[in-house]
Amino acid sequence: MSTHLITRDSLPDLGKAAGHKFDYGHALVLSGGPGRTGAARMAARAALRVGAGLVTLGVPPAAQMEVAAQVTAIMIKRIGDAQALGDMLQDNRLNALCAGPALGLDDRAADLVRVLLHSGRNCVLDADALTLIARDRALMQALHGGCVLTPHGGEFARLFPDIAETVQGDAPIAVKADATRKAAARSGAVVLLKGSETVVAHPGGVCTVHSATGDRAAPWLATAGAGDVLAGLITGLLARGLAPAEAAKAATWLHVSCALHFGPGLIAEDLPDCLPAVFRDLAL
Ligand SMILES: NC(=O)C1=CN([C@@H]2O[C@H](COP(=O)(O)OP(=O)(O)OC[C@H]3O[C@@H](n4cnc5c(N)ncnc54)[C@H](O)[C@@H]3O)[C@@H](O)[C@H]2O)[C@@H](O)CC1
Ligand SMILES: Nc1ncnc2c1ncn2[C@@H]1O[C@H](COP(=O)(O)OP(=O)(O)O)[C@@H](O)[C@H]1O
Repeated sequence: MSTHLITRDSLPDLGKAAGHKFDYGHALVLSGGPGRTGAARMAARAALRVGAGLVTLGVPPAAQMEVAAQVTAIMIKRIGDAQALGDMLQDNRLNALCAGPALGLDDRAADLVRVLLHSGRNCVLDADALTLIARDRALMQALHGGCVLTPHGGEFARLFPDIAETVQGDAPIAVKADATRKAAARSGAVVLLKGSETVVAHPGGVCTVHSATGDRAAPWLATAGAGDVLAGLITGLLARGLAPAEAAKAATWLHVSCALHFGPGLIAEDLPDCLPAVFRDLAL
């Protein structure tokens, strides 16, 4: 099966034409507890910058003041438990969900991921959500075609240990692509395997690669939280109505483009604020 490349020419039109904020979707990003809110805040900022009409951070009550002291355009909703999340999801305008960045690995986090998956909404599952899914067969079975899984190599090995055996070390990109395709087919979700070469595979078998090499080399992305920002970019594009695989591919290109725009010295929180310049270069 052939593998395609993610390039500038393969991007959808990301401009905004008319309409009001609800025409661009409402993303919900779940935060971890006190002292662990930074990752979700970066994801939420990325979702807003990439053009979601509204972004809300779902915070455990104990973390509300910490988050409120740090965000302005992003909204906050207290989500104490799975019941509260279920109540919030009664609002069908929440059309893109993100769970994982510093969410934690406790029972509350697992319950939130369960509710999110059973809602059937488009969602991004990253970081701790992936570890929880790897531990719980029922969560793995609840994955669906609206899910985008964004593992790094370690998380991929937890989720798909048998498939991961082929991609140890510096495996050729064709091997990595084949493994990602198998993971997508098995899980029924879109799988984005991160790295300097990032692979996006659709459960139907279509597979796409972005190579951050040559004039797209972005080694400064090897920094804590860069993946949390990628999760937020995908979530924001889902909110805007892109299909899961399209959102994953466009976010991958934008993520590297932001890193290239900033250059050396980049830290993760710089990435979302590079989007306006990247969008200007795209003549949006
Ligand atoms: N500012 C923040 O609040 C940040 C919070 N973070 C959170 O910290 C928690 C732990 O995330 P981690 O990913 O560090 O921890 P994990 O323990 O889940 O995964 C890291 C482990 O996987 C191994 N590994 C194998 N291949 C890897 C690869 N290609 N890339 C990275 N690791 C690989 C590493 O050696 C390491 O042992 C998550 O909840 C995450 O969201 C991080 O995202 C960093 C930034
Ligand atoms: N050397 C590199 N070149 C290009 N991209 C990289 C490089 N190292 C990491 N990245 C990208 O940065 C992000 C790191 O994500 P991740 O490993 O989940 O980190 P974190 O958990 O700290 O957010 C991924 O999108 C990955 O593709």
